[in-house]
Amino acid sequence: MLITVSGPAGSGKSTAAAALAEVLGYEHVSGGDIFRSVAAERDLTPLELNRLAEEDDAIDRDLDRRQREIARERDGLVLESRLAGWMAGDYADLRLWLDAPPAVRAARIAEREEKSIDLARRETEARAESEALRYREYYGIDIRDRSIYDLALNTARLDPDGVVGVIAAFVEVYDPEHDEGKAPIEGVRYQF
Ligand SMILES: Nc1ncnc2c1ncn2[C@@H]1O[C@H](COP(=O)(O)OP(=O)(O)O)[C@@H](O)[C@H]1O
Ligand SMILES: Nc1ccn([C@@H]2O[C@H](COP(=O)(O)OP(=O)(O)O)[C@@H](O)[C@H]2O)c(=O)n1
Repeated sequence: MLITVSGPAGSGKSTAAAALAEVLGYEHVSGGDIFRSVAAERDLTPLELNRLAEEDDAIDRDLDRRQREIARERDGLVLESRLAGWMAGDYADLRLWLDAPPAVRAARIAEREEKSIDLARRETEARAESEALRYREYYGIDIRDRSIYDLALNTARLDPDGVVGVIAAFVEVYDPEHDEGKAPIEGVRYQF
């Protein structure tokens, strides 16, 4: 199976995707890891690559093309990134969305990146706004549209073990024989 895990920064995607892959014996491919390897290939820090992406659409398109290729070619995989669900599209068996209130996400990022909560919140909001505009312009994706997801979870309500417990249970009870169909993904331009 191919399972995608998406959500905003600080929602707990990486944590949950890594643990889910471990439970299922699947591989875990992280958009954040791809992003950091592209940065390293170009001799940039991830922050520098992020800034560059606002001016150079080739960066987003390269990242997203890689994700779509991985989704097309591979199986037994948890693919995790902001756009994993959109990029995998119908190649994904299950598409999951993790979220948490902005204040919770900011506090987590502040802790993870050793910065103030206020700075983390401002940076995360600015990045999210910039990303939302880019995804709409490049691909016609409305990142606020949650209709494509099979399960959405507020990770603020559970600890990491609780989150993985819920999503692993969902994957385990999923039975293709009783599947009445995926939510359609329409109007996306996969142009890289
Ligand atoms: N359910 C949770 N409850 C509390 N803290 C969490 C939870 N999930 C993740 N975290 C912590 O929050 C931070 C952000 O999680 P991470 O998985 O890096 O998010 P993302 O990949 O979505 O940016 C990490 O420091 C992680 O340890
Ligand atoms: N065009 C892009 C740019 C970034 N991304 C994702 O944005 C995230 C940036 O990495 P990150 O480790 O900072 O993740 P977050 O904490 O911002 O979620 C990754 O999940 C990337 O895959 C994407 O999916 N498509």
